Amino acid sequence: MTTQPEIKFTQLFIDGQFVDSASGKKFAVVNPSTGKKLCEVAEGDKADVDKAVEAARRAFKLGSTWRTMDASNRGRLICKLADLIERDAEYLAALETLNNGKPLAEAQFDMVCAINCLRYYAGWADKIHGQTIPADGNIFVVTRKEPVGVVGQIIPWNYPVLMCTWKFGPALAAGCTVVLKPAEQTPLTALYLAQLSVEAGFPPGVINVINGFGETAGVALTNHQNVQKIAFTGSTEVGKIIMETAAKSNLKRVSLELGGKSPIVVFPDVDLDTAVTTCYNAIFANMGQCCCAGSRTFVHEDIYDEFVKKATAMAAARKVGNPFDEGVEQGPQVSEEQHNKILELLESGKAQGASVTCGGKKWGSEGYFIEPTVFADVTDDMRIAKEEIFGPVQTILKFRTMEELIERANNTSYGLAAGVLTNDINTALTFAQAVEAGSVWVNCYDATMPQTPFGGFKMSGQGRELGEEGLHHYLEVKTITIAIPQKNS
Ligand SMILES: NC(=O)C1=CN([C@@H]2O[C@H](COP(=O)(O)OP(=O)(O)OC[C@H]3O[C@@H](n4cnc5c(N)ncnc54)[C@H](O)[C@@H]3O)[C@@H](O)[C@H]2O)C=CC1
Ligand SMILES: O=C(O)C(=O)C[C@H](O)[C@H](O)CO
Repeated sequence: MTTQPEIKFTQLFIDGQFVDSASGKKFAVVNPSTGKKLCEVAEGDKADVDKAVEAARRAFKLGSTWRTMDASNRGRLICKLADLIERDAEYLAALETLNNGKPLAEAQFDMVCAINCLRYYAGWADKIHGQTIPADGNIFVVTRKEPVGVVGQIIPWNYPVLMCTWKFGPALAAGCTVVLKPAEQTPLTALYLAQLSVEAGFPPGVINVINGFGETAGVALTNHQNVQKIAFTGSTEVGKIIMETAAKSNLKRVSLELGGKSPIVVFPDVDLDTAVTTCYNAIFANMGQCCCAGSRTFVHEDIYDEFVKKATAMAAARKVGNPFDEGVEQGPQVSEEQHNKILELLESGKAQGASVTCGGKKWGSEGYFIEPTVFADVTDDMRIAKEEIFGPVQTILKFRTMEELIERANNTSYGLAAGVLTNDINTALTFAQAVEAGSVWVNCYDATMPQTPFGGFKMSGQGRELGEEGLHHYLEVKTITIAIPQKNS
């Protein structure tokens, strides 16, 4: 694969076809490795969202090809889409790396995770069962789980293909039709997936993709009277806006996967090198652009100094550079905006008294690269210990007792994930049961599988994605009660 894959699709995808935006407007897509324009893509806004929602409504009408399709055939279509992603994985990974900046090896792994997610939900399509209920009285009661209808799906830029499949999988398995808005920074792979949906055989209108900005296309989707549900992954700030807009429009259902400031805690009974590696991967993966990144590293005082020394050495050895180059472990941040946000937070850490043991600055002369950075002597009051940095920045805090640790780990408005490293089962379970987080990983981190529900407590979100729970938001439970002459148990 050449390092510059061909960019094949740059329009909007509505009703099974690629079209220009109604306004004719376009916007630039940037290569984060160079800061230079890659291409222009069609800029969708309200008029285009209206067209896409109308197409999705037609595809969802009673009697349509999609609505009369056997559930097992829906499953086969989802499987076919997974197979086509697998066939084109090398190209898709290269396109993802070009547009997002993540190292090619990480992009290739994302493709495997995306394929697995779709295959998991394909299996659910004809297994979404209702119940018969032995209710009181001369009645026969059954429940049906029916697709909620046209859903809007708004995704971020950190895992573009993976987030597409986390959204498409459950929605399509449930029988919904979708209008997906990729992040304006990274639309290219979502558009390629749209083309694959045609090749897979999805009826027109089942899947629609509208590139555009949050304040225009995103709001149009969230506000739309004919959209019955929004699934969103992104910032907590926007999550609040979406929830408010959804309520004020038509009280549409909302599921939110938002920000985090997840603790990963290290007890003194572990193998130190293993712990340092686990914590390193928990924060530096994907340039730190991960909602569940282990962004507060709590280390017991007995091993703190040795841990900092080893963590610093590991971060200093991290290979930064062209994400297409063999062996590169860290590419650029996704945008100038993210890059500058992180640099500002790095300066705040220095100003507030944290010790920079590694990195702390911009890397290189072009693109949006940040040096892998380690802060020691971090205290809970510092901005780098409270705010989501979303960058390759490890903050290491010291703790003494379990009680103090639980109090401090939970002292955040977020609650997405947590990690605990210990060889003592009581220590692990005491922390796991006390920490306010939707995912807790013991002696591992970000072991996020298609089968395992993922989502946040508190202001890290609403609802869960993945697993059986990930289907629930795309279904309505209907209770059908039938009068009968006589009850027989
Ligand atoms: N939970 C996660 O995985 C992510 C968290 N973040 C956090 O958010 C911070 C800001 O990053 P952004 O890219 O600005 O995230 P964002 O939340 O603004 O953007 C995410 C998606 O929401 C859309 N959007 C923005 N405003 C909207 C609105 N009013 N209505 C509907 N859709 C809207 C965007 O177009 C994009 O598709 C990051 O620094 C990070 O801390 C960002 C991306 C992913
Ligand atoms: O960062 C996000 O948006 C996530 O949803 C989490 C990642 O997808 C997950 O950790 C990948 O392993």
